[in-house]
Amino acid sequence: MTEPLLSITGLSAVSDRENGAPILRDVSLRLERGEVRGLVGESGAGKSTIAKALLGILPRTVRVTGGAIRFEGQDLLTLKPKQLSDIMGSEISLIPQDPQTALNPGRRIEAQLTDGLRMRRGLSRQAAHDKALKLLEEVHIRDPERVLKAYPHELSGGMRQRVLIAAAFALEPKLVVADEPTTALDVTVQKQILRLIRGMQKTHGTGMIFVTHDLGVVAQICDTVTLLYAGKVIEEGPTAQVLAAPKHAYTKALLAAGPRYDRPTAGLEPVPQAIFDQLRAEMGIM
Ligand SMILES: Nc1ncnc2c1ncn2[C@@H]1O[C@H](COP(=O)(O)OP(=O)(O)OP(=O)(O)O)[C@@H](O)[C@H]1O
Repeated sequence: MTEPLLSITGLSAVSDRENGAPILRDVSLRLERGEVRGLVGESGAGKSTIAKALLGILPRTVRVTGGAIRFEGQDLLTLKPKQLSDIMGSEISLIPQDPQTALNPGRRIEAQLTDGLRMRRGLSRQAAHDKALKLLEEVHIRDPERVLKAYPHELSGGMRQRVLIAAAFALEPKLVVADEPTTALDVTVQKQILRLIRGMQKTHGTGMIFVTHDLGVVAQICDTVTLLYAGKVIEEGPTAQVLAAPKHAYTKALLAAGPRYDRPTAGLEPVPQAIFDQLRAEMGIM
């Protein structure tokens, strides 16, 4: 088998904040080049911990107790800080959750979009400016010359998120980690942004890990999905297959629960307690 873009094997981690409570339990997943994999689960499932591990920003209070995260064959967990910082932002980038705080409020958009292009890709000022303009056009920003001169506070939330998407793809990374990138936006903007992310991902052929708690979002954007509960993989596979014929009772119950952005008026059927009891029994955590 050829080497996947990303392969997480047997990743386990505990929380030193909570007396060594397990956060990730033997998590494995693969991501091929150009594939979008949804990482889905309720709050506390461990999605953000996996995303942070991929970005090399695990908090000190999270301790990895086993496993590997191979990116193009290199285990990110064993790299030296310098090797890691060469990869981060360059080969692996992030579309963050909150467009309000992710941009530096004191710098114009142009500086924020071109720094990496100039310093890490060696582009001249003019070439970086041209590339930034092209990126803003790609994310459908009107009047990109004006936006390049703007400060973040002069832009709407949706515009800022478009800028951050442009920034995430600017250096042509091989892997983009999207961490609930539409949670902070209202529903109509959410749909446009999801479509945009998918479009950018396809055009650039980028692999993507898409963190969300929303199976409706998974249905719209992900080729494959890994469903987590309490740090354990409960189900995984091609999205169409998992959504049409879920194997696990928990997945079925989640599909029946809502609301989801794509059907906000559907009736709510909370996941029954018996299913959580069954899951926890299977995992040996009562
Ligand atoms: N900084 C930290 N130090 C130690 N433990 C942490 C830290 N952050 C989170 N945890 C623990 O890790 C577990 C998983 O949290 P994580 O944030 O990865 O879940 P999540 O699925 O991303 O949830 P959410 O959707 O709420 O972000 C939780 O039990 C949490 O208490």
